[in-house]
Amino acid sequence: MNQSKEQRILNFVLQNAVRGDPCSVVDTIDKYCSQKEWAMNVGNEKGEILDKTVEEVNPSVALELGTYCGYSAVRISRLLKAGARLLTVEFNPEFAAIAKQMIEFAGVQDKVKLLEGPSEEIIPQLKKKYEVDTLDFVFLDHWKDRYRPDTILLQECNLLRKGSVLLADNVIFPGAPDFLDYVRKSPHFQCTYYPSHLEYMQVEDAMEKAVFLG
Ligand SMILES: Cc1cc(C(=O)N2CCN(C)CC2)sc1-c1cc(O)c2nc[nH]c(=O)c2c1
Ligand SMILES: [Mg+2]
Repeated sequence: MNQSKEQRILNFVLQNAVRGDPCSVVDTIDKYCSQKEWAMNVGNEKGEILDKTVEEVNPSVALELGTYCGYSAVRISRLLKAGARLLTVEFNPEFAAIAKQMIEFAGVQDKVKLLEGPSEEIIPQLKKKYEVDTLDFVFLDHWKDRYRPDTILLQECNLLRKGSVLLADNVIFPGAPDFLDYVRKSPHFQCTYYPSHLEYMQVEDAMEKAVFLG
């Protein structure tokens, strides 16, 4: 049976990256996806914006919506302090299976919990089933049409506290106009716009940071 692109990316990492070295996994995925096959990892340019935000927040509990192959889960978790954890949500079982292997190869499995299912089902379970009090950092990178409803759901579930930071990928391309409109007009968020480019392309894209004000 033909291999998927995601399986080819994982195989390239298993054969070319250094086991237990998250940076080498991130760099190897970027090498493959810039030279051989494009894929929707956040990439290195926007990845540096992600890194700076994670370092600034220094989260104890982080949530990622949209794991895909695990690129940003590895990228985020490599920066987490001892005892901090990342919960990452992926609804596509094939992607989740690839990401699990990617996370384990990178050696960050003790910091990362991969949750398989739709974000709208998992978010309401975070407090009771996954023992979350509030989230310090949320990376939105799943599906543009879910950014706004899931942001509202996070608020309704009391998962945000004063200072919780949301960072959204792709707010320009493919674009999340209703999310931008919602957070920028809401008195509960302080927003910052980071122009960038679509991963591995010269197409304009951007990330939006939205700090919850309580
Ligand atoms: C799937 C896809 C195709 C795109 C595209 O137009 N192009 C890429 C391929 N090249 C060749 C043409 C131009 S952009 C994009 C994409 C990018 C992300 O970062 C995403 N992040 C989260 N969830 C997504 O669904 C998501 C989709
Ligand atoms: Mg993206």
